[in-house]
Amino acid sequence: MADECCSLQLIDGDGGFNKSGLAEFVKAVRLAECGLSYAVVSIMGPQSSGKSTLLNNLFRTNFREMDAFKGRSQTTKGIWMAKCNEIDPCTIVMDLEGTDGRERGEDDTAFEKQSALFALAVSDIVLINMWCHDIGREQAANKPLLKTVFQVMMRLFSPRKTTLLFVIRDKTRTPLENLEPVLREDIQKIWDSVPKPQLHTETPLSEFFNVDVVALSSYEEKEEQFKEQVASLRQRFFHSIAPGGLAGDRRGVVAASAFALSAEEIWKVIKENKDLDLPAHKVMVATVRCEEIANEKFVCLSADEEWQQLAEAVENGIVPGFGKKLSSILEKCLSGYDMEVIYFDEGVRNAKRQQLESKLLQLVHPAYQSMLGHLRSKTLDDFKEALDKALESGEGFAVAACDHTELFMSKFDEGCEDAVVEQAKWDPTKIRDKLQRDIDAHVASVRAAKLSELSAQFEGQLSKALAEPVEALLDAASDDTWPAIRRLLQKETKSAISGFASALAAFELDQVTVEKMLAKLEEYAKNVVESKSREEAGRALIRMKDRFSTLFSRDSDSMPRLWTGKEDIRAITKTARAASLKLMSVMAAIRLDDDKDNIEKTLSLALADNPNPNATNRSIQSFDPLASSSWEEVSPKKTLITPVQCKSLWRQFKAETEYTVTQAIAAQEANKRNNNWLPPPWAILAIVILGFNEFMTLLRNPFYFAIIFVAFLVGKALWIQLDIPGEFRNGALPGILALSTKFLPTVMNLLKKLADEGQRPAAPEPHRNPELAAKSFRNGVHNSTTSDASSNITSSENESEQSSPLRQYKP
Ligand SMILES: Nc1nc2c(ncn2[C@@H]2O[C@H](COP(=O)(O)OP(=O)(O)OP(=O)(O)O)[C@@H](O)[C@H]2O)c(=O)[nH]1
Repeated sequence: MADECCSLQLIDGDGGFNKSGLAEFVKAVRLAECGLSYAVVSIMGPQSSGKSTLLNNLFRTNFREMDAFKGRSQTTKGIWMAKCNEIDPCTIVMDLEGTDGRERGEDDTAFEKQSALFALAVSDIVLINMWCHDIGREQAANKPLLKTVFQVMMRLFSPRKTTLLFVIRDKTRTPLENLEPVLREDIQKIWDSVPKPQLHTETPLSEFFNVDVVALSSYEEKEEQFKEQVASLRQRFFHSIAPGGLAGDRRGVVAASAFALSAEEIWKVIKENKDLDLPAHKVMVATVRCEEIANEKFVCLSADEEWQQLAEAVENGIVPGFGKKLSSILEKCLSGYDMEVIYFDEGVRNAKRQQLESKLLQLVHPAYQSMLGHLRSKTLDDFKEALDKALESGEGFAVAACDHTELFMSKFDEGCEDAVVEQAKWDPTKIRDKLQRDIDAHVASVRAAKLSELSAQFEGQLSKALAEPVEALLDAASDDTWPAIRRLLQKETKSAISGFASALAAFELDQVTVEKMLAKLEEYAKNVVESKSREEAGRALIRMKDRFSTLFSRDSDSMPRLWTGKEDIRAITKTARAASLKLMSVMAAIRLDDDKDNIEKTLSLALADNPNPNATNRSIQSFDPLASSSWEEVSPKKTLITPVQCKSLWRQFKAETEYTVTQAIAAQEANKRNNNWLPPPWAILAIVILGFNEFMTLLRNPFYFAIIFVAFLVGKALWIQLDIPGEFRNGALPGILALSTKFLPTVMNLLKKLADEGQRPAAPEPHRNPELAAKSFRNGVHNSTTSDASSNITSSENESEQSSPLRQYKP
């Protein structure tokens, strides 16, 4: 074969099928593009009967012909194939190995049978090449062949209406009109002699075949005529598949794209000697081809650039018009499939289309899911942002949440509409439900946060409104303390609850929840008071001592007391202790319910200074009302200081205030002592009587009097300057020593002052003025020149103040 591309040995002499050669051939002649517009022609006949010569002349092919000078021998082995040149439609021709060749002998009958069957199964037109002189002959070379053809046709095939074109070679002078009836008679005889299945006993030959006859002159002897006749015959192959054409009646044509597969499968079945059911074969071919095409289309779409870009884009975010884009990509792929499979069995191609469609949808489904995922998360984010803004702008929570939920769910639905893929019936309900759940959860969490914010705000307001006033009220503990606290609690709670209730209205909560929250706030207010009371009870000892100190050390005008000796320290102490006891009784329990209790009575009975002298010795008391850890009629929850703690607290209080009282008594004694410097009255009387003469002398002599007066002044000045009473306060010896060291500098200083003052106009000396000295004392200025007893009291008070660390008491 000169042209490898356009002709090939399809089946070799041993029955091997040239699959790759056929694939290349199909590609080279672009057979697959022909759809159903192609025809297949085969030639059968005795060996060396000029078949190849005829085909080459008829179709301008280049099948190998026998060299006429070498004698008759087998040239064509197996089956050869070539494309007919310049014939429309595309026509493929097959040259079969001759049937009665000497080389193969009887054993080759099987191959002859198989190749005949193959030619009949594949071809639309079968040329039966025969010698003219064989017509009407009993032992004609092609009789067995025809018999075989008819047998296998009957047994294996459904009618295909193959055209059997008998080509009579080396025609004689006998006209064809006379030969043809004889030939048809021969054919009919063979047809009749073939055993038929029940179904086809009455079926005429014409049902299976179109029989046509043509006669050609001898190629060797009348070449010119031969060529003319062949040229005329060639014309019949143009438009052979059109109605009325040579193969116009053909049935069950396989699409050109499946020709290779079909031929291979038919040959396989024939070789295996299995039943060759053409309709089933057609379905099989259609199945295989449709599947191949579907796979090709699937691979094609997987690698499609547009699809890959879309898939990549949807990975990163929302793609507007996703549904339309994806639908068009899928549509392109499916319509490509439809175009290619149009000539295959409808049932098969539809089934394979469905498979392809579902495979494609499976491929693109993750992209759709991803699209909906982005849509869901974006909608949720947008919803959160919009809700926050709406709440910031003061919109009511419930209304804002409801409106925004509706708005964003409908936005999501719009997005889903945009993502709808025409070919798929994907349901976005699951993702929609998830979005709804997410939105609901967000609304719930924002609601909880806002409510807790609101609660915290009102709780903060309540704490502020209650804590400090309660502290102040407890600090000024009196009979009205707890009623005042109750009034305060009621007022503040009422105002907070009304504010809270109106704020809660925006949340449209159910009545039960609202009531619960209001009750919680009310409870909180109570807790604030209770915890503040507990805190204050922890400082009861300090408060008691403060109160004691205030009442004890200051008079009714809040002025510091001067323990001059006239004060009734016992009465003052008693009053101060009673006030402290009162404070303790107020702080002993929480009294928010207006329940009466006898704490104060019990405490005053047990702890107050008993005026009855018979009861002063408490150690012999038979019953101690404070020997208990709870108060009567007061629940432990409301107890701030238990009776036992009260007792211990009182003991500590008394111990810590004892010193102040002692100091006050000592100060009073010292003051009394200091103010009592005059000699006894009898001594004064003796001085007056005995010193009368001296006194008179002095009065009579003013000079003496002046000297005495100056001496008095100097003495008084030295007395004050040297602070003689002060120096002797610590004993006589330290006083003498101190005075001895101070005496000379003081005298010098005094003289200097006198000299200075002698040069200046006279001015009053503030420190000599007792009123001014007292004033400077009250202002806390310690003046060393004053030496009265009040300094002792002040210092004792200071000591009491400095002992504050001892006052920390925790019951
Ligand atoms: N008498 C006669 N001989 C012919 C005719 N055509 C071809 N031949 C000769 O027959 C011989 C065989 O020709 P091929 O064309 O090779 O025959 P074939 O049938 O293809 O042979 P195989 O392929 O071997 O079966 C050649 O020598 C041809 O010259 C014809 O019309 N009449």
